Formats: sequence, C-alpha cells, structure tokens
Amino acid sequence: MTDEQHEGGFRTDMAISVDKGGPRYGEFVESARLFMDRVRAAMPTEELVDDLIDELATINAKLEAVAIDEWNSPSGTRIDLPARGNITLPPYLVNRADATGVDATLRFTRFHLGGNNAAHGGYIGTAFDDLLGMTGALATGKVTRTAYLTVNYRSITPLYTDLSVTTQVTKVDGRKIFVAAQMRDGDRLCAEADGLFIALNPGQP
Ligand SMILES: CCCCCCCCCC(=O)SCCNC(=O)CCNC(=O)[C@H](O)C(C)(C)COP(=O)(O)OP(=O)(O)OC[C@H]1O[C@@H](n2cnc3c(N)ncnc32)[C@H](O)[C@@H]1OP(=O)(O)O
Repeated sequence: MTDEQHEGGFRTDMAISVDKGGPRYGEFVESARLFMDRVRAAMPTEELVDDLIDELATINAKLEAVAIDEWNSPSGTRIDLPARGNITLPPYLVNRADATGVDATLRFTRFHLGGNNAAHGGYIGTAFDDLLGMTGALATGKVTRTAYLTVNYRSITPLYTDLSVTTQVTKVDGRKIFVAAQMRDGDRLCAEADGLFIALNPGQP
C-alpha cells in the first residue's frame, strides 16, 4: 500500500522485517543506546562539548539524509531486535508471546535513571505500555491503543539487572481488552500495571 492509497489511521500493515538496515543494524542501535547512557553519565570539558557538537552534526546530517516514514523504518519494525530496534523503548527480549500474554526480559541502563540508581518510573510505564499493547494486539489480531494504564510501583527497580515482565489478558469485551502486567527482579515485585486497550476500527487514527 502506498501513502496515497492509505485511508489514514494506525496501520495494520506495518512493514515488519528482519533485514532492513542490514545485518549490523542491531549493533548500530546498541551503539546509539550506549551513546545515550554515556551522555547521561558524562561530565565533559567545554572543549569536549565543542568537539562532540561538531561530530554529532556530521552524524545527524548523514541520518537526516536517509530519514523515512515510521511505517517503513527499521526502528520499530525489526522484530528480530530488542524492543523491535526502537531506541525510544527500554530494551527487552520477548521470551514467549501468544494470545494469553507475553513474557519478556528487560534491562534498564543509565539512560533510564530516575534517581539513586533506580529506574525512572516513566520508563517503567513505557515498558508496560508497549508490552501490553503487544498483548492486546496478539489477543485480537488488531492494532490496539491504550485507553488507560495504571502503574503501581511496589519496590525499587534497579538498573543493569535482568528484569522479568509478564503480561496477561484478563478479559476481552468486544473491542475492549483488559490486561495486567508485573515487573520483577527475581522473586521481588518491582511494579505492576493494569490497563484497558481498545482494538481500533479500520482507518481509526
Ligand atoms: C506488535 C506491535 C506492538 C505495538 C505496541 C504499541 C503500544 C503503544 C500503545 C500506545 O501507547 S497508544 C498511545 C496512547 N493512547 C492514546 O493516545 C489513545 C487516545 N485515546 C483514543 O484514541 C480513544 O479514546 C480510544 C481509541 C482509546 C477509544 O476511542 P474509541 O472512539 O475507539 O472508543 P470509544 O470511546 O467508543 O470506547 C469504546 C469502549 O471503551 C470504553 N472506554 C474507552 N476509553 C475508556 C477509558 N479511558 N476508561 C474506561 N473505558 C473506556 C468506552 O466506554 C466504550 O465502552 P463500551 O463499548 O462498553 O461502551
């Protein structure tokens, strides 16, 4: 489908792939994530800031020259990569995914720091939102949007630790998919969420 043919709305024909951007695209994404961590942790000199601005200008110009729409970019559609190659999301690996729910392993890093070595609550919510959106999509075979998402923070969520995230479909009522999720560090519950996702009608934005 071309842009001209498209009727508007959230597309169900997102061009998922395992090869866009080439075999080293995942390494590129990881380098970008490491850069974000390094920026967050850095105390640069004025001279280094000057250098970095110039180097980044070159890199940004190269990337601007190959920008493409969201439906076709590798970022967000490379299903073989952590979090579909989308640096907006905390990196997670899906271990199991079916119509009943998803099991994933997720790792927060310095970029996701809230304070005192703990993950920022907003990134915890981001992780839940994406994995619950995936849960809604798998439960219905349709694209879903978040109607509400409630997050309860039960204990500190550490950085640089493999965390397990488990989601469940609790009820489907027409277009409404009620879902729940938990984030754990080993046996310890860090956060839990419940939400309502709505399966979109054709052409719905
Ligand atoms: C594999 C790929 C995985 C990708 C995952 C990506 C996940 C990303 C998920 C997101 O972040 S989406 C972005 C955040 N969400 C939004 O921006 C949504 C903004 N809101 C809307 O677009 C609309 O309000 C919405 C689509 C959620 C619902 O509008 P609709 O016009 O489609 O539905 P409607 O308002 O008629 O409501 C349908 C039913 O849901 C109920 N409902 C809707 N919103 C509700 C709400 N907030 N609380 C309780 N019930 C709600 C509503 O009462 C009704 O119930 P009944 O059918 O029983 O009458």
